[in-house]
Amino acid sequence: MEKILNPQEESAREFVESSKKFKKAGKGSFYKLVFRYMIRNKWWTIGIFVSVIIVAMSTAVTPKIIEQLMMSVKHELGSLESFDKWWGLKWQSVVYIQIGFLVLMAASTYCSQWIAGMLGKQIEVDLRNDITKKLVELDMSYYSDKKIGEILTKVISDTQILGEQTGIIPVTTLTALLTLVFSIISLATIDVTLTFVAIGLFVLIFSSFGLAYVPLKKLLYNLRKSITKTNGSVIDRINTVKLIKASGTEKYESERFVEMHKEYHDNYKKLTYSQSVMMTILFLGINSIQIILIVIAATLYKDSPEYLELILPSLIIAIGMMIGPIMALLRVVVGLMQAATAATRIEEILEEKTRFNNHFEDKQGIHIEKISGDIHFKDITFCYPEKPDKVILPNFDFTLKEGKSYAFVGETGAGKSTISKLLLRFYDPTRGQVLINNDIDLRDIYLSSYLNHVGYVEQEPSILLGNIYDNVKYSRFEATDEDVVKACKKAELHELIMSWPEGYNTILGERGFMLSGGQKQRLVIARMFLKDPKILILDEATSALDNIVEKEIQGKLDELMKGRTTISIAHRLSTIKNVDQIIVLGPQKGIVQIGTFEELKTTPGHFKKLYDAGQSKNDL
Ligand SMILES: Nc1ncnc2c1ncn2[C@@H]1O[C@H](COP(=O)(O)OP(=O)(O)OP(=O)(O)O)[C@@H](O)[C@H]1O
Repeated sequence: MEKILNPQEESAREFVESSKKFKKAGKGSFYKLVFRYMIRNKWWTIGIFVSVIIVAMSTAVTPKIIEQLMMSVKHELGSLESFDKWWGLKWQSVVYIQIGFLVLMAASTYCSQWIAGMLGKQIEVDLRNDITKKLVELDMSYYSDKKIGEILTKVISDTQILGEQTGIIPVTTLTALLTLVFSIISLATIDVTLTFVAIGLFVLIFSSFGLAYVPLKKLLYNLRKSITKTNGSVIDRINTVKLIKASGTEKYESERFVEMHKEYHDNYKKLTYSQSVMMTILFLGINSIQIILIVIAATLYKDSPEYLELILPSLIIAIGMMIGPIMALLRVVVGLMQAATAATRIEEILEEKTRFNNHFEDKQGIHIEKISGDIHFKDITFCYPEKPDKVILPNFDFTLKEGKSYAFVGETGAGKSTISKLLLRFYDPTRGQVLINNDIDLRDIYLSSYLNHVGYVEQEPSILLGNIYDNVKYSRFEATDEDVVKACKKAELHELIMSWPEGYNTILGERGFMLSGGQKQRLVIARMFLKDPKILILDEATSALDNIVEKEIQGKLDELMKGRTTISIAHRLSTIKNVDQIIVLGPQKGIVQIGTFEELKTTPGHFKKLYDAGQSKNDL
């Protein structure tokens, strides 16, 4: 039996799991991701490289030009006798050269910033497209244990962070590194010894920053995790707002959110504290470099004051120029931590494996142009992959004859809906096959070509954000508006729609809030009339409706069922009186009885018990 953990043990377990995940996924995710997307946008990437090199070079020449300017001015004043590093130019010429470099620097900075901004946005959009593509491709079991809010945070906020940072990080890093390298080269042409001293000091600073990187990244990961958890919970509660309203739990929920945000706030506090301490130490260190170097230069060249006087201005400018890139690099590291955390979480989705191949990508599946023939559930054993130890359907073997109607009944949890999930290929059988068109395994087909012929009506109708046309055409995109109107007339929805001011252009709420249960179901029926599927699955299609509406809807469904292979899953036996065959399932037993309604209601067994239990009798 699974051990029940107390809250401390639970949070310790969560921490260990998140650390493992962090260690596993954290390595190189950002670089890997960015590299992949930069290659995809290679011309922009090349543009960034070129413009950044020009920015860095045109910036780094400044100390050298200042040195030349000093020499030219001194020469003009007559105090420079001879100096082999002097280019021999007039000071005005040196100024023109500097202006030229400034113009070049401005133009290349503009280009690099513009391209980087555009590339970052492009990467954000590419990532979102890839994630949403992945999310719709992932099989149903992925969603069993995920909160929609958590997924949304990853899709929206993590991609945004990554997009922003990919716009900033490569450009800033490259500009800073190249400026640093060129400044060092420039400094080396002025004085080699001091250049080495400066390099030594910078290495010291970077190493201390490197030490703080991993713990900080972990704090950031925990922060993102807590905001994801909070977002997940907010969206979950908004989705179940009816329950909150009906239970009067507004106060409880508000307090719960305050508690959840406390965890987020605490994690943020820890991160900010560590970041502030680290930045303060580094800031102090970097700003001390200039003074340290001047002291070292003064000590080294105390016997050559003229030389010291000549190099000091360039030295001060060179070090000043290096501080900028170094500070930029430090900011990049902080941004990198955020981006790496976001990348880790995005990779968690992108690297998620689908359990089976629906042939959407490889296009190698069999295209189903037409459904004809029987559907055979052949020697099926089924366990949900989420709970592989529990057999839901043992030895299930049954054939659905073309054009006939079937109903699956049985007590709750017997596996009735599981049959429809197998038929829709939400899951593959653990053993055995679902064969269509007499002998084609569902595993071998290009799934959407088959689903084009399957209609699915469930208890909670799915209404999309959009108008009536959008909603009804979701079953057949190429249909015309007239086809939609015809389908709605058949589903007896036309008059209601026409009574709305916007008619068919009325936008339905995100989850169909504007419609009653019966109206929503009629809309789905209109969708089915338009789709005209060969196989129709009615999964408790009327069980959320009251008796009168149920009868009306059932009438429409009966009409819809004509000429199709139909599978009804029903609790209320009144809705399945007319089907050709009823299959009774027992929990973890598979089929326990088969027959017509009239046969089964008089034969001792499961069905008769259900019938006698009254849930049917009252209905009939
Ligand atoms: N995604 C899942 N992961 C693990 N187990 C599941 C999953 N979905 C359903 N089950 C389990 O499979 C069993 C059969 O579920 P199914 O929904 O097919 O039953 P049902 O006969 O349709 O029940 P009901 O009449 O209550 O809708 C149940 O015990 C259920 O808990």
